[in-house]
Amino acid sequence: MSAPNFSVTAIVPAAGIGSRMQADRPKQYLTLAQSTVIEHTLTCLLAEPDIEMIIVALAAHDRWFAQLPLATHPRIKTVVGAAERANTVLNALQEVTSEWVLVHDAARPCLHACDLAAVLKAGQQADGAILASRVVDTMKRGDGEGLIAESVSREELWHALTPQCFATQTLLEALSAALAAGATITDEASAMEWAGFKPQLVAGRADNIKITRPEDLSLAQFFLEKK
Ligand SMILES: Nc1ccn([C@@H]2O[C@H](COP(=O)(O)OP(=O)(O)OP(=O)(O)O)[C@@H](O)[C@H]2O)c(=O)n1
Ligand SMILES: C[C@](O)(CO)[C@H](O)COP(=O)(O)O
Repeated sequence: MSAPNFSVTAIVPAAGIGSRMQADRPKQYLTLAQSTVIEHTLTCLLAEPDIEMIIVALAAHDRWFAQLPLATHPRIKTVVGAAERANTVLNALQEVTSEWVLVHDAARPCLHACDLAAVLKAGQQADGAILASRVVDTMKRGDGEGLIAESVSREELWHALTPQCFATQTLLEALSAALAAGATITDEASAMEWAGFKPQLVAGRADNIKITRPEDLSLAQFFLEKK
């Protein structure tokens, strides 16, 4: 008997303004490798057959997404996001009907299919899973005045990436409760941890960068040309 094919919905947070990018439009709509950042991201998710639907969460007055050819794709729908990423994800979660959900930043266009498949497989269990990459640099904590306060052990220190994959209802309940309690939630795993779960770390490629600052664009261009 073949393994059950659990249904999965992807949520793509794309409601940010990209202030750190200092561009003339939100960074997810900047041109990258003959397309836009978000189209690279969506194309990777659409190529995964286990993802039955993609919910793209947009800013209320987004005027760019509707101009994209992918905007009318039958496996893509949109919802309105919110001022904070966690609330954007919560808005999208209300529309998810599948048992499992995978959240992937629009601003991470360099995701490889093998990493997507790995986190999808690992995430379909109680505590879920996230893609992550081990820290390889020596880590310092600043004192807030530009001086080193301390070195931080990089033993078992990881960069949390996306996609992050969880049971839909579990994530919805954890995220709602964490936000209501005023917890600082910067990724979905933070909410699951707040609720007492221990998501699995899935070692992923370090080139799955989040496009954040201007210099990230040329790096992403290089990575996509090598993909
Ligand atoms: N209120 C928000 C904030 C962010 N995001 C999305 O979450 C991802 C990661 O967030 P980040 O890199 O911080 O994007 P921005 O918030 O746009 O960037 P900045 O902080 O520089 O303004 C991006 O795809 C962004 O569009 C979102 O959907 N809703
Ligand atoms: C979700 C995330 O990409 C994991 O590293 C990151 O937390 C997003 O943070 P941001 O400040 O919203 O970019």
